[in-house]
Amino acid sequence: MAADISTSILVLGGARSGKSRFAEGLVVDCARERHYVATGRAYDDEMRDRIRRHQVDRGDGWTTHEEPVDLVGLLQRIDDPDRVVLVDCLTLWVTNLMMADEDVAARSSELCAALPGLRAKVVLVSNEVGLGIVPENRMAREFRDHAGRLHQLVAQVAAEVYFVAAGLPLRMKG
Ligand SMILES: Nc1nc2c(ncn2[C@@H]2O[C@H](COP(=O)(O)OP(=O)(O)OP(=O)(O)O)[C@@H](O)[C@H]2O)c(=O)[nH]1
Repeated sequence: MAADISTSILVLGGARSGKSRFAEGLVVDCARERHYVATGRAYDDEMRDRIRRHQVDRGDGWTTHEEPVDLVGLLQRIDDPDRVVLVDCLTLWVTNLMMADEDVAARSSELCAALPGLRAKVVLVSNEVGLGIVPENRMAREFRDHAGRLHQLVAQVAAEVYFVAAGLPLRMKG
């Protein structure tokens, strides 16, 4: 695929690595109108509580959009050069695409084709899920493979890529 570089930033990390907090810091430093795109859905009380805590931690000054599947369409609809958009997170998006029987490879290519054309600055957060042992379950293996391929594609078009572990960001590109 053509690697036209966008102004997007990809932030990878494990669970509770501090990746979301680091990504929010990048957005706040940006001094543009802040938009938050949540791909996650609240399935239970624990997730509802966690989402509420995230909303309180973010504070005022953000416009929140909740879009589990049509991420590309939403990014295009809210695109504006005065905005910075935080997408949290790509792995939940992949999960939602799989649950909706969508073609994950096609949707991933669409996202990477769209990013260089967006005038908003976009910061994308995702879980690095490929570092552990091979999952026994076929669906989990497919998910891990989709996520790994998507990360490679997004990293190609992103201007900057970070890996966060133990709250510390490692700059990998840009
Ligand atoms: N629906 C919805 N989801 C939200 C909102 N704010 C945050 N989230 C979700 O909360 C998830 C992140 O929460 P956690 O699981 O606590 O964080 P984490 O990414 O594992 O941990 P860190 O690596 O420390 O960031 C993201 O995937 C978001 O989709 C919101 O306003 N609405």
